[in-house]
Amino acid sequence: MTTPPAIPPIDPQTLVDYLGRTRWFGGKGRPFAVSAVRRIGAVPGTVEGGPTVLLQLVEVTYSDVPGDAADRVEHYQVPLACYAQAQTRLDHAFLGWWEEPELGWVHAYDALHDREAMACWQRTLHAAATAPEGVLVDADSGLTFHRLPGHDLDLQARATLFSGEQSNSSVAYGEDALMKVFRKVTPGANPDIAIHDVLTRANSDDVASLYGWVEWVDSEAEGGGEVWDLAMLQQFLRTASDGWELALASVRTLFSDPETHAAQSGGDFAGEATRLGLTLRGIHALLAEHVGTGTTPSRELAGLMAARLTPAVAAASDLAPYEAGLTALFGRVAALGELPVQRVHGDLHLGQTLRTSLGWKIVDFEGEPARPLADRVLPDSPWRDVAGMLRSFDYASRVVERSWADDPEGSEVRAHQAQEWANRAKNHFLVAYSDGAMSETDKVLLDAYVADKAVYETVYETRNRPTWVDIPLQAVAEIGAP
Ligand SMILES: Nc1ncnc2c1ncn2[C@@H]1O[C@H](COP(=O)(O)OP(=O)(O)O)[C@@H](O)[C@H]1O
Ligand SMILES: O=P(O)(O)O[C@H]1O[C@H](CO)[C@@H](O[C@H]2O[C@H](CO)[C@@H](O)[C@H](O)[C@H]2O)[C@H](O)[C@H]1O
Repeated sequence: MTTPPAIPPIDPQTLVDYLGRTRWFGGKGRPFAVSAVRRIGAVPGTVEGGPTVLLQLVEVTYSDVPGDAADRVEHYQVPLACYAQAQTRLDHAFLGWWEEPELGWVHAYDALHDREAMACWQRTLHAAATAPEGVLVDADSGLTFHRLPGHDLDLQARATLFSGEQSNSSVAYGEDALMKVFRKVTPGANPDIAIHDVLTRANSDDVASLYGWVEWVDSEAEGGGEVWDLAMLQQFLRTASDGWELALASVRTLFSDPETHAAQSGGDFAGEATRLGLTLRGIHALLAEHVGTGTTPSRELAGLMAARLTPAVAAASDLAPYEAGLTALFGRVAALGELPVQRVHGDLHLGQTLRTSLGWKIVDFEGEPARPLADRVLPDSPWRDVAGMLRSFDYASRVVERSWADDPEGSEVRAHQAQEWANRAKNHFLVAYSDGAMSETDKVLLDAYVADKAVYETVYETRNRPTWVDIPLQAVAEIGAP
């Protein structure tokens, strides 16, 4: 196979139009241009009559921030399935047609939508299992395919693109494996792969096992080879139900009979919350054992919370009345002294949990996607993850309660029941996580992380779902009341 050209013949406007239509592009609503397109190379594993799969990195530059801003330039991975003939079954994923120097005229489609294209990744990851050390290097493209031992891929399993809400693109190979292709990519180890690698090798039952991953070494980068993680292959959790949907269903059951008390009805989530608390405790223990622990002066953690508060108030002025109260709470954290820190999930909420027949599994260890990679991999207090889950129980109860807003009759009963549902779930989760033992320091820290998260959510909702902003704002008001 010959190396494809460094500058592909694709029209940048074609990509601008396409990005704007996708679910995963994070720059919608911002003024941007496609400033460069970097062709990585072709995925090996092609077959006669199948597509050539070309990987490319699309560089996007935003004009709404200064030239030196960290979020001015982003890179998105857009793999292309190239065919000599038009493929009408892929019309919805069509990008354009143009002349490729090595291939002639091609019809190009977003490869994630094409099972023939996704089979190339699958075949190559399968081949990597028998390569020395489970590592297959494709010298032409600089792509490297890694496999962990213990699972034989089913090459008969067909690829289907996952249709849920996602910031990346996942493809299920039947019920055998799931491949997540990262869309917004940066140089450096992807935390989702790194954490799944650690937990899989530690035989954790609390995550989907890692089967392998794909990386690209950019040999032209200044100072030598720069590694970009492009995709992750893992166990497909066949019996999984989404934790957020289960929690909503639980609250809804409660309201279907307003006379029924939570503890006696189907709408009690306490048992699941207990199991979730134990699951998180197990994950934190394994991460502490296998990645390590340390300490950080509490004034540094408090400083980060205070530093996030200032721009948050600027972005969401409804926070202003509570700024003094929140600052006082963060000040109490500053006085706590040295605090234990370790690798954590970093963005934990019910939408990152899956209930399977074998218990809860936690997914998506990438951290908050909006934060720079260097920040996301820093050790943090485990109470950050606990706080994320507590906030999520609150969200679930409030979202269902609000869906009854047009029916004033019984609203007080519903408000009371919703709060009771959330409080029971929070208490059970917390008792299970902490084994019923929290120090005064733990309590101050947890309160502060809950406040920090609610502040973040107020900004998130202001920008994404303005009609939901009162949910986190009410929590901020309870914590930071003057
Ligand atoms: N191993 C798995 N098996 C089955 N479904 C999964 C698995 N991992 C994730 N999912 C589903 O895919 C969704 C998106 O996964 P996630 O890792 O959160 O993607 P993203 O990083 O793009 O947000 C999850 O909410 C879950 O419903
Ligand atoms: O896209 P991510 O999953 O990384 O997280 C972002 O979006 C979440 C919403 O999808 C948002 O979560 C907030 O809303 C949830 C309900 O939709 C709720 O369960 C969470 O507790 C609440 O934080 C998350 O904050 C944001 O980073």
